Amino acid sequence: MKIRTDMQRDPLSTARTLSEALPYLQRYAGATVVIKLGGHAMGSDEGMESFARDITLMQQVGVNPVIVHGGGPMINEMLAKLGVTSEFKNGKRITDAETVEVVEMVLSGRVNKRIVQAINAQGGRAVGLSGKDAGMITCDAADPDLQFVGEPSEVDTTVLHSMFSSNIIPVVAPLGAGRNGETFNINGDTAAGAIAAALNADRLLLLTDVSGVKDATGEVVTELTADHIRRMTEDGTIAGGMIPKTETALAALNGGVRAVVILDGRSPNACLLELFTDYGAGSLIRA
Ligand SMILES: Nc1ncnc2c1ncn2[C@@H]1O[C@H](COP(=O)(O)OP(=O)(O)O)[C@@H](O)[C@H]1O
Ligand SMILES: CC(=O)N[C@@H](CCC(=O)OP(=O)(O)O)C(=O)O
Repeated sequence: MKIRTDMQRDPLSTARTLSEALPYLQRYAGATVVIKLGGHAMGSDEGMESFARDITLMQQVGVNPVIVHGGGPMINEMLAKLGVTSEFKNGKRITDAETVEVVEMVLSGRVNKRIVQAINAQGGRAVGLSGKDAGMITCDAADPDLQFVGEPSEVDTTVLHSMFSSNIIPVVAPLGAGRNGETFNINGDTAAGAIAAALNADRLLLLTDVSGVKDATGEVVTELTADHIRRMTEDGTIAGGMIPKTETALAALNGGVRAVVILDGRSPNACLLELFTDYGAGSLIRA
C-alpha cells in the first residue's frame, strides 16, 4: 500500500495505523462521509461482510456514513436473463422505459437489501431507500440520447439528517423522481456526488475495482487535480466507467465536499484506513 507523501492531507487522517488511530476515533464524531459502493466492488460475500463491519464501526464512533450503491453488473445480469440488450454512452446506461423498470427492481430490491442485511448482521442499523424516498432526489433528463437517465437537480437531505439523529445508516439506491412522475436511473457515482455535495460531506469515497485512477503507464496517480483529470480525459487515459467518477469528484468538490478519494473497495479495511490513518490508498482529489 502506498504511503501518501503530503502529510498535510487533512485533520481527518492523523494516525499511521488503525491501532494507533483507535484511542482518537472520537475526534471524527460528527464527520459526514458518503461512500459509493460500486457493483464491481461488491462481489464476494467476505468482501461485503468486511465492508459492512467497517461501516458499522465508523457509525459507532460517531461518523455519519451514507452508503450510495451501484449495481451495474447485477442490472446487466437481469437484463440478459430477460433478453433485453443495453448500451452505454460515456459510462452511462442508455435507459429506455422497459430498462428503467428492471434497473429499479434490481437496485432497490436485491442489491439494496443485500447491503442493508450485511450491515445489520454486523450490529449496525441500516435502512434502505432510493433517491425517490421522501423526495430526496429530483431529476431532470441528463441527455436526450440517454432517455430515462437523470441528472439530480435538487437534493433534499431532510430524511438523511433524521436518520443520522436516530443512529440509522442510510443505504441509497441511485434512482430519482422526475417532475412529471417519471423514474430516472442515475449513475451511482453521480448520485453519490450530489448527495455528498448537498450534505457538505467531509469525504466522498468512491469504491471500485481498481486501486485508483491510472496514468497511461498503468500507475495509480495518488493525487489528482482538475487539470490532470481534464488532460487524461481528453487523451483517453480516463475512459468508460472512470469518466462518471472523475466528473463526480470535480462536481462534488465544487459543491462543497472537502475531498474525494477513488479507491479499491475490495482491499481489506479500505474505508477505515482511508479515513482514520495516513495510509490512504487510491487517488485523492482536492479542490
Ligand atoms: N484511467 C483509468 N484508471 C483506472 N480505471 C479506469 C481508467 N479508465 C477507465 N477505467 C475503467 O473504469 C473501471 C471502473 O468503473 P466501473 O466499472 O464503472 O466501476 P464501478 O462498478 O465500481 O462503478 C475500471 O475497472 C477500469 O476498467
Ligand atoms: C445511468 C447509469 O448508468 N446508471 C447505472 C446505475 C448503477 C451503477 O451506477 O452501477 P455501478 O456503480 O456498479 O457502475 C446503471 O444503469 O448501470
